[in-house]
Amino acid sequence: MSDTVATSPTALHAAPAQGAAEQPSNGIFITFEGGDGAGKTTQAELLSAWFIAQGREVVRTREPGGTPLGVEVRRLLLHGGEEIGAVDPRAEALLYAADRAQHVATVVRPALARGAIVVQDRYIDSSLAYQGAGRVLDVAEVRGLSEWAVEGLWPTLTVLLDLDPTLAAERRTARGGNADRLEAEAETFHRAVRDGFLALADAEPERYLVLDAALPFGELHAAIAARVSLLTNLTGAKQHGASASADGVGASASDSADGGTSSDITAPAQPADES
Ligand SMILES: Nc1ncnc2c1ncn2[C@@H]1O[C@H](COP(=O)(O)OP(=O)(O)OP(=O)(O)O)[C@@H](O)[C@H]1O
Ligand SMILES: Cc1cn([C@H]2C[C@H](O)[C@@H](COP(=O)(O)O)O2)c(=O)[nH]c1=O
Repeated sequence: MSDTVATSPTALHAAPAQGAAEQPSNGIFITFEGGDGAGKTTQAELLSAWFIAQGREVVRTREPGGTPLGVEVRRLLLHGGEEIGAVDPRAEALLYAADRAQHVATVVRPALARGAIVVQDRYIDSSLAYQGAGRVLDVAEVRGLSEWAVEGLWPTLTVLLDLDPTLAAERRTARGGNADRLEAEAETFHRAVRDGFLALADAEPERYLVLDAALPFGELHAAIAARVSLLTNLTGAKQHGASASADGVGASASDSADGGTSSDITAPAQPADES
């Protein structure tokens, strides 16, 4: 953990609340975390395709923006511009938590209850890293807010794609499009967020898989698939003939014939992120 963490290390290392690891069914909840442009969507799409190739039901989703309500919250949070003016850090934290509450209640829990695999970009850890370490809100309070919002649901596995913010910014530039409100934050903010994520992963090594996101696509996917294989062997999540998309983010059809663990994997097509 770096010295530049901008919040209380104690709070960042606080263990989840009692019962926070509760899973409502035999579904599997997998989240991807990391800085903006680290490669979360790329790897989430590859993992979804890997599951689909095995005949699993996948719900491919994200926060913010995994529900119709969330799409509006996302638009305001990331692209509100002059319409909303400066956003108070507590208001920001509450909006992310509201998006999360709706998403978990209407998309994630129902999917897990029927035995599906939820593959999601970002979850509570993003609030802890961005609103906690980044905005310097009390991390334990931010955690408590989200745990209340989702009634204690935590993922089985969280993949942290760790990338130097300078390289992440280069990737975003190469990807094209305008920077959103969070992406446009100063480099010091993005460094604090990165350190916040690493501190969270340090505190919960069983839940986290931390990978160097500078590695090639295929190597990252192989490492993720290897870790996930251990989970699926244990849980025996329900088989299903087709993929499901909860929110228009969409499950990718870019299956690889070998289950996606070869080293020549390239980036899957990305959904347009207009909001
Ligand atoms: N391992 C990799 N090596 C090189 N480039 C990569 C790698 N992974 C992703 N990229 C590229 O980096 C860019 C950002 O990737 P991606 O959109 O998956 O990141 P993200 O973490 O989901 O971003 P955001 O947080 O903004 O949603 C894309 O152009 C993608 O093709
Ligand atoms: C869930 C969540 C997200 N954020 C930030 C992180 C990103 O800058 C944006 C989401 O954009 P992405 O293209 O989907 O990565 O929102 C946050 O600050 N707090 C959160 O809880």
